[in-house]
Amino acid sequence: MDMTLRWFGKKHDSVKLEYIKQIPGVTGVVSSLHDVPAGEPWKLEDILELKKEVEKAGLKLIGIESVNIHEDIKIGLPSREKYIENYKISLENLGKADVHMVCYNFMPIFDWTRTELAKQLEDGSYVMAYDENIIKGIKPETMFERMEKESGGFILPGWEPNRRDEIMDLFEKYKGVTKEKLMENLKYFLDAIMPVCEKYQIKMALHPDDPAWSVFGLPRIVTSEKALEEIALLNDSIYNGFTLCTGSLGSNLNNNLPQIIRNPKISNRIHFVHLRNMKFESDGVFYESSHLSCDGNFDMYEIVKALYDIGFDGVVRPDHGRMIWDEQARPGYGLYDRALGVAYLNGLWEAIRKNDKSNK
Ligand SMILES: O=C(O)[C@@H](O)[C@@H](O)[C@H](O)[C@H](O)CO
Ligand SMILES: [Fe+2]
Repeated sequence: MDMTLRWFGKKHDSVKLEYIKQIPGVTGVVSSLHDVPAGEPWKLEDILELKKEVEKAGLKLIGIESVNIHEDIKIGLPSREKYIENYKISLENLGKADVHMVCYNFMPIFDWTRTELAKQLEDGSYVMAYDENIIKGIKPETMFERMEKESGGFILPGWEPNRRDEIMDLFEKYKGVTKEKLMENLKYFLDAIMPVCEKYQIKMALHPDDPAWSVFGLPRIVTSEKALEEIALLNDSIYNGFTLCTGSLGSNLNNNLPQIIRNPKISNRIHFVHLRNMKFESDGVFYESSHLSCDGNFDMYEIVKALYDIGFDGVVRPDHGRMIWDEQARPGYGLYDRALGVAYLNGLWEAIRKNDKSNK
């Protein structure tokens, strides 16, 4: 199991690689070429430059989060052919650069959605929060103000300010795209890229929708255990896999995370894991707590135990942390609380491993 941290690159991240290297038990990072727009092919030289920068700090570039999917692929427009060909070029170049895990999502228009990026807890730390009642009452374009106001100047995935103008046009294009259509378009995409994934042994790790339900009336399909089972069947290659993100799937308390991990139709397709905890005030109203079980609704021991029991040997990272000790960083991606998360998660893993009787 590779414990990693997400790193947005020196232009987009306040956290230095040298600091990540000093976190005990971290072997590498997952990163991306954030300046390449969705749909454009990734150049081998740019991938190698990123890899070299990471390796210079004594870390491995263990995976990519993400090579984003152009909206035309998700909508299923004829122009998807060009963007799928470009995606295959990106995958080939990643394979040539010896990178073998790609996290991506198939959410229409937006990536994760929150209503507050800096909610203060009574201990003075700041967390990201979501309130479905607020979302129901606002228009997507006003979301841009909210996200931009609280983002601390960082560009948030899917909420890039330059996307505001195209948003309304995209809502038009998504009219008539049902969940079934989106699932069909995902299959079309997977069938097209799998030969490249097989050739270069690239594990695709589809990230669940966050939150795990439709927002602003847009369809969402990666939302539950049943959905993951259905998606695994879209293409039976082992490279058609998942990112098991506890905070995304867990946003719906009906999703039993240890059960999903142990589901034999899913477990061997889990290539990447995001571990974080959440504290619910009511259904659809939550904030992102520290990683500790006692601070949130999830039993992190049971989640990590389930990963251990299925023999998980992929890539793990702590997911969104709180902002603590006056750190100024990208919401969810400060150094300090994610480092605390790594220490806790590695501790759980070691205790489970040493308590494993069959290991004696
Ligand atoms: O919540 C996060 O910050 C990440 O888990 C997602 O933005 C994830 O990187 C994308 O959805 C994957 O494409
Ligand atoms: Fe995640």
